[in-house]
Amino acid sequence: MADLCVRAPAKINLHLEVLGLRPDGFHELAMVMQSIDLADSLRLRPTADGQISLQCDRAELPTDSSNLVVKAGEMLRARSGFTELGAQIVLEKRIPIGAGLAGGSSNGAAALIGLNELWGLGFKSQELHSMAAELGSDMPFCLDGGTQLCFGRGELLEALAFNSTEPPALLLLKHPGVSVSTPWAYGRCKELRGDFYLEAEADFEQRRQALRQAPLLGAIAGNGSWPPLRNDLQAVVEPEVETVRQGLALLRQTEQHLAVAMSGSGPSLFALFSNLDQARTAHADLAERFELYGFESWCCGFSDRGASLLP
Ligand SMILES: C[C@@](CO)(OP(=O)(O)O)[C@H](O)COP(=O)(O)OP(=O)(O)OC[C@H]1O[C@@H](n2ccc(N)nc2=O)[C@H](O)[C@@H]1O
Ligand SMILES: Nc1ncnc2c1ncn2[C@@H]1O[C@H](COP(=O)(O)OP(=O)(O)O)[C@@H](O)[C@H]1O
Repeated sequence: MADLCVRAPAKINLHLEVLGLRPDGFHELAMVMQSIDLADSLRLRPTADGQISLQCDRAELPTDSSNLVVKAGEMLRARSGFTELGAQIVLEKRIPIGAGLAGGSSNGAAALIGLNELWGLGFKSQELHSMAAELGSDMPFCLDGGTQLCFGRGELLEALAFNSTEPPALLLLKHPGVSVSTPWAYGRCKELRGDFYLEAEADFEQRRQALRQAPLLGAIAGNGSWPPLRNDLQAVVEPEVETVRQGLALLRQTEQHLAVAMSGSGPSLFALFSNLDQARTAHADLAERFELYGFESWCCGFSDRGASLLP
């Protein structure tokens, strides 16, 4: 069988609202997530040795069961009952690690989709979503991708669609020397705001309904200008991480940006533009300053899908 290739797009958060605490200790969230055209790729080859071996071009990433690609493969094989299944996997990373872009989650989602196909297991989408939710809160989104309302821990999805002929584009910044621990960010949020967390399901539902009718959804539907973006973890991370403050200040200097925010638990930062040309112009105008402050920067478009098999 020829090698199978899978694309694993990154995501940004267009809205991240922390509602309160759940009985399982995770946070109840109301989010809008968007797949972007910055993606890792996985190449899969079947083996008969019962091993899942991973090669990766980033030395700082483990290639054992702590890598979400291997973890996803082991879960899929265990659920299938065919313990002799094996695969050789080559992971090509382009998404910055620990950046708030769900690179790991997206790789796990790509492994679920790719190995389900490679091994001919026939697991349905709902079964893959259930495995993804056990592997990480952002992984179910990474299976479907596109534009989604995400509730619960992040695994309850409601698909949205950009209703504009020309989807927005973004300028993305990340400082290579900085990463933010997601557990730390949520823990800090609880320290700072825990006394004001909502508790009742009725209050959670009221916030979900408010988000479904928020101006952001109007902008996504193509009728209305972009509102300021909300990310409750940005309010936690920004005071503690200087490069986040610097990056936000630089992005706010760009001409014609629609909005500026941190993605997820950071430290990635992005500015939205009406189209890729405007993002590229802004990138060219400030490239020297980004470099001076040590930022890596990308221009990319939105993507209407998540992890997907490449032809
Ligand atoms: C912050 C967000 C926003 O999209 O993404 P990233 O910034 O990581 O990309 C997500 O909530 C991250 O999702 P993910 O990275 O899959 O989190 P998980 O592995 O499930 O959980 C890591 C830790 O984050 C905290 N966590 C995560 C999700 C959630 N709804 N409540 C939480 O409190 C918990 O401390 C948990 O132990
Ligand atoms: N294939 C992978 N790619 C990236 N990170 C991975 C992978 N497997 C496990 N991880 C771990 O998952 C953590 C979160 O990874 P990632 O999803 O890139 O972060 P974020 O969601 O903040 O962008 C990292 O600290 C990393 O060590």
